[in-house]
Amino acid sequence: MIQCTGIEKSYTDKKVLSGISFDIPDGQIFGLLGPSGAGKTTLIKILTGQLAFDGGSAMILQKNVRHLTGEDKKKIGIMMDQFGVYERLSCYDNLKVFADIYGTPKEKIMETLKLVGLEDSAKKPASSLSKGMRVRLQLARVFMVSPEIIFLDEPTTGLDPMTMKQIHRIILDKKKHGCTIFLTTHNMEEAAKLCDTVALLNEGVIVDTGAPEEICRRFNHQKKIVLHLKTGEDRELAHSRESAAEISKLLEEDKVETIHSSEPTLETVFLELTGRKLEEE
Ligand SMILES: Nc1ncnc2c1ncn2[C@@H]1O[C@H](COP(=O)(O)OP(=O)(O)OP(=O)(O)O)[C@@H](O)[C@H]1O
Repeated sequence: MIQCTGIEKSYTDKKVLSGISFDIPDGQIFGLLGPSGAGKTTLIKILTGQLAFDGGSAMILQKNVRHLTGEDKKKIGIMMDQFGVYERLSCYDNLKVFADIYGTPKEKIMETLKLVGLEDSAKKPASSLSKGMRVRLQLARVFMVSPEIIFLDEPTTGLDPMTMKQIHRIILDKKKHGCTIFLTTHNMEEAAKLCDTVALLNEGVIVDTGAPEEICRRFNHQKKIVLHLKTGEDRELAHSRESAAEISKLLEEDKVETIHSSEPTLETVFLELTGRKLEEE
């Protein structure tokens, strides 16, 4: 369980996080969504005991994050941009460095490379890896210690859809094995697909939280139905008795190609709540 209550953080005189509270039950994937500068990385640093904060409390592994020991930290995997890879070392040797630090058995190195699909690249220097392979190597490093909780700071930003899918598969596999996963992203489709719960963070404040589909349902004020007709025309109708009659008529006349309800996405909810887009062009 990760639990935080009323977290406050400022850098010098700039307030970055304000009254952050949530509970993440064990075994869930939790997504923190917010645009650049919202405070996502700062919150990860606080929850993993890397950064002091000004107010509130945070618990992880049933312990106050201010009192995490080295042993506790072995149960927490962290993937962040600034934890780079050793460019000149091979993939295998990159992981060996961590195996040596954490006392992980050597057999686990190939096992982990296999898990992330890098077994054929074990001898390649990290400098020769593609962006997607590099992310997988960073993930492999996180898995070297069999963490109970994994923090992933924007694990798929800038990746192509194929590689993104591979990363999603790995994340879901870890969930299946009981890990609790905390991820940050700008990508609402990714969040909707992976996360049990999301929190929408804007300028250091959580503006909404819940299951992605529940949030979208809650913001479905307009309740629209979209018909794509065989003529190529799209017709948008309100949820109403009159629309039911019109839909029924169009169906009887065999004029309908597809029919679906038009619900808001996390992106449109975020825009409605904050006036900002999650992913700024
Ligand atoms: N060490 C620091 N000193 C001063 N200000 C900082 C420091 N680190 C971050 N900030 C500021 O705090 C705010 C939140 O930064 P943070 O990195 O947590 O945002 P983020 O949501 O992770 O953004 P991104 O998606 O771009 O990584 C930003 O305005 C940033 O400029």
